[in-house]
Amino acid sequence: MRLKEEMSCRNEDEREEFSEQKLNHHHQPLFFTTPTLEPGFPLQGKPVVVGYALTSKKTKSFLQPKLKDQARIKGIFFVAIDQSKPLSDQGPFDVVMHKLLGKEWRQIIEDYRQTHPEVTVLDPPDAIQHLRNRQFMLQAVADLNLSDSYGKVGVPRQLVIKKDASSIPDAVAKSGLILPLVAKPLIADGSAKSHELSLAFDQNSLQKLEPPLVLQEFVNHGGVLFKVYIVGETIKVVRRFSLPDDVCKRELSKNAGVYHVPRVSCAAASADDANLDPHVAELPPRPLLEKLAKELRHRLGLRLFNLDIIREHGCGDRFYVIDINYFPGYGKMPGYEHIFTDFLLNLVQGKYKKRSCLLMAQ
Ligand SMILES: Nc1ncnc2c1ncn2[C@@H]1O[C@H](COP(=O)(O)OP(=O)(O)OP(=O)(O)O)[C@@H](O)[C@H]1O
Ligand SMILES: O=P(O)(O)O[C@H]1[C@H](OP(=O)(O)O)[C@@H](OP(=O)(O)O)[C@@H](O)[C@@H](O)[C@@H]1OP(=O)(O)O
Ligand SMILES: [Mg+2]
Ligand SMILES: [Mg+2]
Repeated sequence: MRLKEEMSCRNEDEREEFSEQKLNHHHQPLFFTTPTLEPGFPLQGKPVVVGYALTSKKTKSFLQPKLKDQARIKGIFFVAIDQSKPLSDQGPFDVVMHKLLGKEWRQIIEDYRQTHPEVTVLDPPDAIQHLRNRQFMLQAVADLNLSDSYGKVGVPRQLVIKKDASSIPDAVAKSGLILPLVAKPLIADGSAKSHELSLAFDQNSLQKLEPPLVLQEFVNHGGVLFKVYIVGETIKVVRRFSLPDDVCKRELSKNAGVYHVPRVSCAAASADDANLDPHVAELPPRPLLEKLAKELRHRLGLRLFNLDIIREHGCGDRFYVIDINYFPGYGKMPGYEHIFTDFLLNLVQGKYKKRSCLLMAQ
């Protein structure tokens, strides 16, 4: 594609930035091929072009200046995908990253994957969709049933209620689930509503809940949660504040029934500097997380996600995965600009290597 056409795919800001970056690189035309490798342009002088289709909120939190700066140094260019135009008419891209809702978008991205096998699409829409239903979200962790000398990883016992709130007390009694229960909307589609969780402390309050939902046993964990961010083969763990173990006692003394859970653990404030009980604060063992992440990458078929993990209070090595999020808030992950740009480079370089091996074998 000629430079003029290429530029027409970009919005005003990006066009400016793109030409600026290009000019800084020896005033060469965009997709030229040089025989030597240049430090900023890793693939025989070609830049790595990453198309992205993200909400404006996500674009803002993810595409921070520090990421763009690091990308520029490494010869990576982020280009906004224009949803009003056919995807195949845009690019050419080396990588496409996306997190958008809707059946229509899923179809577009699936068609694009089929017709553009040379492009790395992060990630397959069906695999992302699987995480959008809390009935299935944690299934891979349960199936894995990870247990080794470093600890055990499971999921809280849970029950799915599709409809009819009046049936909940009976269903809970039959299931043997122990109160308090965390009620989570069944569909985790990223809407504000899908993050509205509540705690039910007594049998009576169960019928006040609004199906469809998942009822999960509350696991005491000392008020600390571990966010395990996964970017390809790299994992990074941060500590966050969570619900305190005595939340039930505190709230019960005020009002019996349903307590609406605030989004404590999503706040960027890390629990790293807090004066915490070392047994609670200690990060999960690295080898256990490595194994878990490796398995889940395969089983989920995803490369960009995070896990919310808690350690059962008083049971040193018993861990629970309570939530898995696709393309989470990487902007809050320390050093994400380096991790992400290296990941993108490795992806593309790996693909080129594979291609040249195939050519040489012919
Ligand atoms: N089974 C559980 N036991 C104890 N605490 C829990 C449990 N499930 C959830 N929590 C608490 O509620 C918070 C929100 O739950 P969860 O992570 O499932 O919701 P979410 O809306 O999907 O969150 P996110 O913003 O990470 O997507 C957790 O971070 C944790 O503090
Ligand atoms: O808002 P942030 O960027 O911080 O990211 C949050 C992200 O929101 P966004 O995708 O709209 O950005 C959420 O996605 P949806 O469930 O709403 O789809 C979910 O993944 C949270 O867990 C993320 O927070 P983190 O777990 O990383 O702290
Ligand atoms: Mg969560
Ligand atoms: Mg979530």
